[in-house]
Amino acid sequence: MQLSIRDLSKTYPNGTHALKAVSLDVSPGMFGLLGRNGAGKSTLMRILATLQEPDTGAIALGDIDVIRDKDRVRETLGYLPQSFGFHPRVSAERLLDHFAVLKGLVEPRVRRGVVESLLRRTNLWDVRARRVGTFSGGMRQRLGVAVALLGSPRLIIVDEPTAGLDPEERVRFLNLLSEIGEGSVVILSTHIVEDVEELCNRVAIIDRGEILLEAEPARAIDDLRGRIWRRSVGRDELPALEQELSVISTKLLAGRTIAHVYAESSPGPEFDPVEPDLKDVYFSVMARHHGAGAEVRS
Ligand SMILES: Nc1ncnc2c1ncn2[C@@H]1O[C@H](COP(=O)(O)OP(=O)(O)OP(=O)(O)O)[C@@H](O)[C@H]1O
Repeated sequence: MQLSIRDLSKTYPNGTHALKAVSLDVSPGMFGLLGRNGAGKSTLMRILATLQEPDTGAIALGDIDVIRDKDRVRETLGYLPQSFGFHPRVSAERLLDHFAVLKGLVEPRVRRGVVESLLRRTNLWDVRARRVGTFSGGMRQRLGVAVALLGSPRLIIVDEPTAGLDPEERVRFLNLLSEIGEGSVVILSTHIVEDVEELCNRVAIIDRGEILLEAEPARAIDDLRGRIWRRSVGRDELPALEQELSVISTKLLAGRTIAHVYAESSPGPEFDPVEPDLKDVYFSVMARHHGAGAEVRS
């Protein structure tokens, strides 16, 4: 099943142009939608989840017209929104059972089986009787995934899932996501480059409502090889460097600033070549789009 998004635009009543003619083709597997806060990710996710209308454009999920035929989409959609509230006094098992009824799993024996298998997959079986209000952030996110997976959805949308998780919970959560990727279209929206780098076989970079790049992460990284250079500079030297070269990102390391520069060949003896990663892809795409001096601090 293929998801095809064509020329999707959305302007909010206050004039914010949140999506500008967005077109994407998404195949089964993990697709990463990467962009900073306010880029338009949630707007796109909410439209795909049939919670919001675009102004113009078309979306097809297989033979389903997503904008016109919302009921059919909802039958096959799993959505983990950016923030969600669960009733804190209910146990994980009862809560999942409740959502399973809403998903149409009315036959008790079948439902019990589905609930058990999802609690096991999300590693919540041992805590199934605990009240959700006592859960950690990571456990709540995994319960959110269990809810999203009810009804074996073919389109799964996960909006900013790892924000606020500690490193251990984050790894466990990403492992869970990578297991559910097979066979379904899974869209992971995030501002965390590492989430995409570790999980996704396709990535799109969105900024100010526009898709700036759509690629296979490994391919995009390969294309940058030999073009990223690094130099340590004092804070007062940075403006001159930015004037002269394409500085794509800067970060502080032990009191010094490490600048990453995009250049077709070595900018000088004081620069070291860098083995690029997806962060360099992201920052160079952003810098190219926004022009010189618009480097992003990591
Ligand atoms: N209901 C709304 N009314 C007006 N403007 C909105 C509304 N929702 C979002 N926006 C604006 O639209 C733009 C895109 O927002 P969106 O939430 O889609 O971005 P995002 O990439 O998901 O960022 P974040 O992670 O911060 O939610 C932003 O400028 C935001 O301020």
